[in-house]
Amino acid sequence: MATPSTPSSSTPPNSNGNGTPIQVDRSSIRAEVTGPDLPSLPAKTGPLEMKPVSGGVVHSSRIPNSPLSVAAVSFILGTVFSFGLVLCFFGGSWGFWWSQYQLGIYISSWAAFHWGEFAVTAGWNREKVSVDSFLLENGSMYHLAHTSALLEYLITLYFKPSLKSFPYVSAVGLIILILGQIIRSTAMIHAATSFSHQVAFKKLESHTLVTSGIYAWFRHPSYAGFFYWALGTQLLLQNTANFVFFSIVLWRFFYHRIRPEEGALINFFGQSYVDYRKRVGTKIPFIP
Ligand SMILES: C[S@@+](CC[C@H](N)C(=O)[O-])C[C@H]1O[C@@H](n2cnc3c(N)ncnc32)[C@H](O)[C@@H]1O
Repeated sequence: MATPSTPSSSTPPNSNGNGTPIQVDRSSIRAEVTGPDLPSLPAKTGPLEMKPVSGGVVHSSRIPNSPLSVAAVSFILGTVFSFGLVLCFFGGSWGFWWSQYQLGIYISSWAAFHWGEFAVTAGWNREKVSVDSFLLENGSMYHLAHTSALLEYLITLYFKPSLKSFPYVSAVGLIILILGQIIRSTAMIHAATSFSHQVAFKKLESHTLVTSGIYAWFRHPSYAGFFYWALGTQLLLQNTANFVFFSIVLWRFFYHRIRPEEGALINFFGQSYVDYRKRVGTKIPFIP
């Protein structure tokens, strides 16, 4: 297990460099990267051994953290992804009112997103990979939002199909969704071992400040990417109510998450992060 190093801040802890204290609201964070009081690691089992809870990341999922779970989840996501593709390309000939290309692309995009979270973590951030990396237990609000999106789509399609007859809206949604996915995955790849799905409050040896690449364009590219990916899904489905709902919920979520995260980053990297924060915006509307 990597031992968290002492924060290398050149400014006092919880200061933004101007002397203004930054409040770190730890209660808004579901799981923290912690130090010596972590559960002990499972015994090594050979070359295929996953390194599930190393790097200080707590395994918090209800899904058991084992290679078998990873294989099963990957298989299920692959099946869902394939179903979406079949629905997209052949659903029109099935004759069911619900078998529409937008639904197919939405289902495939959802499965690809979750599989991609694991794949990128496994490829570029191996010390933190676990079954949690699929991000399937992303909070009840996340599942509620996708359920609500599906319901709006299906109910509207059934009762008022004319409201789903704007293919250019879906095309714009698909482009935004793809760009959002690219931004998110690129951020995770570029940040590599500095990335963690949970906000870190103790600095690991492998955690360095990333300000280049996509981080030179977006201060929080993985959040911006997810924000636009999610809104893209709602444009794809031509969901008016859920486009508004997703915008509000996601904006609130990231607004409240970024503040304590940046407080911790200032503790870790001091003036360097303060300067970076002044230089680069989030590109999420109304989050400066
Ligand atoms: C879920 S990741 C999100 C990263 C970043 N907020 C983004 O949207 O790309 C959260 C972790 O990334 C780390 N982090 C955020 N920005 C960083 C940066 N510019 N350099 C290094 N680590 C960063 C935080 O310390 C936190 O532990």
